[in-house]
Amino acid sequence: MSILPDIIFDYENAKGFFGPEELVQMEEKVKQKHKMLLDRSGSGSEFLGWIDIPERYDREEFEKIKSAAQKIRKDSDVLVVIGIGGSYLGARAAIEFLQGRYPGYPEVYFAGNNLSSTQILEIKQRLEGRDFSLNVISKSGTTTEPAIAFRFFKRMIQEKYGKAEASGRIYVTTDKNKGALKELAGKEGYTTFVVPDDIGGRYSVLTAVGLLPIAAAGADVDELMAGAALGRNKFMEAGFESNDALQYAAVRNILLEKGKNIEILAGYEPCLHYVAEWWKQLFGESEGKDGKGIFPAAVDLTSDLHSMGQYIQDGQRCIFETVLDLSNTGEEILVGEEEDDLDGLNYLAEKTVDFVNRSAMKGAIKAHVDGGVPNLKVTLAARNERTLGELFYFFESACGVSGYVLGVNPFDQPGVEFYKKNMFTLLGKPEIRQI
Ligand SMILES: O=P(O)(O)OC[C@H]1O[C@](O)(CO)[C@@H](O)[C@@H]1O
Repeated sequence: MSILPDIIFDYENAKGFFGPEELVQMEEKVKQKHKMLLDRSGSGSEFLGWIDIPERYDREEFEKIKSAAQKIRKDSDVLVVIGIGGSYLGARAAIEFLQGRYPGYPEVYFAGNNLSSTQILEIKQRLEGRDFSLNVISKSGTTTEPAIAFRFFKRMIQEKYGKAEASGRIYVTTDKNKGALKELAGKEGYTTFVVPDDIGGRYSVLTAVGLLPIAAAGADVDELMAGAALGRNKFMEAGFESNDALQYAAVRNILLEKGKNIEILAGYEPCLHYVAEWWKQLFGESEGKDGKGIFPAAVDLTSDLHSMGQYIQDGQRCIFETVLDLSNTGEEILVGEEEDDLDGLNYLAEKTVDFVNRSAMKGAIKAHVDGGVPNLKVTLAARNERTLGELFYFFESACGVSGYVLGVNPFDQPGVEFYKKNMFTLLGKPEIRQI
């Protein structure tokens, strides 16, 4: 019996939108940019630590992560993860993708990813009477959203447990040597984990940034890293013909040249929602600069076929769609049979809900392609850590190469500073006032 690879990229349903010679031309460019990534000769090369992380991760830190996760599982009903952007999306993607598989483990709440006081209060209410720990994650240590949430929940945990016990329940993931959080952790004796210097936030899911919350939620981080190592092998070593990440990078850039400047990531399982949110930051921050880039959007299907389906089918023809196909959910829920068959569903009796979902997916793909929306597909063999590790690596490597093809530095994010500057001016931040 042949075993399905964990990730398969398929662009059969996009081939009608470009000629073979265009792929040949793009292949050359992609190979060149891939080499640039591997040689570390492109822009942003000081942030390429993610390339080797699945093999060369710090084993000592990894064991420390696993024991901290074990302690959290023993002494906490809830782990509050405080972080924004790349400092929470990878963990949330993994935990929600794998959700439901780990009954009995602490719940994980995410805070500090907005400035909503109602959300802070909701989390506070949900923590009443429950044991909890905090994992505050910020490379800079000074990002406003997580810093405000951390002030709030730090006070709450100290009031509940007293300062000394609270210190044993606060886990800080930040820069190795410097920054506000590092300093505070040293002063208060918090356990610290490292965001490596050479890995940017959106590429950091396979460091302590993602691994501690993921392990605390009960997932197998060894398997996650093993999946990523498979990805490292496949997407960094293989030539174009057998390299799905390079092919994905090539096809999306060809489509962009044809005016398809919006990519919609479409998942047919709710557990993929935050994988798409993570992907949006990865591609949005990496490619959207210098007036360039494909706008990354996402839909949850079939739900959004009843809201965004009209636009995808029939709106401006500037989009292409990438379906995330979780081909084997392993669930066998049957559509029941009813005597009076008022809703006319008896023709589906004894068919699985999965079968209906897959038929909807096939039908929507065909309709969208017929309507002028090229379709790409990334098939995931299973809902497990190994597949997810490979998926993370697939998108990261495709994104690095794709950004270089586009002609941008895929590893910086200067545009993010502009809103911060305006906000700080409005808030009267001291050093801003002096400018
Ligand atoms: O970990 P930090 O420094 O709090 O930054 C969080 C996020 O903010 C950004 O720097 C800008 O939004 C992202 O790149 C990053 O993922």
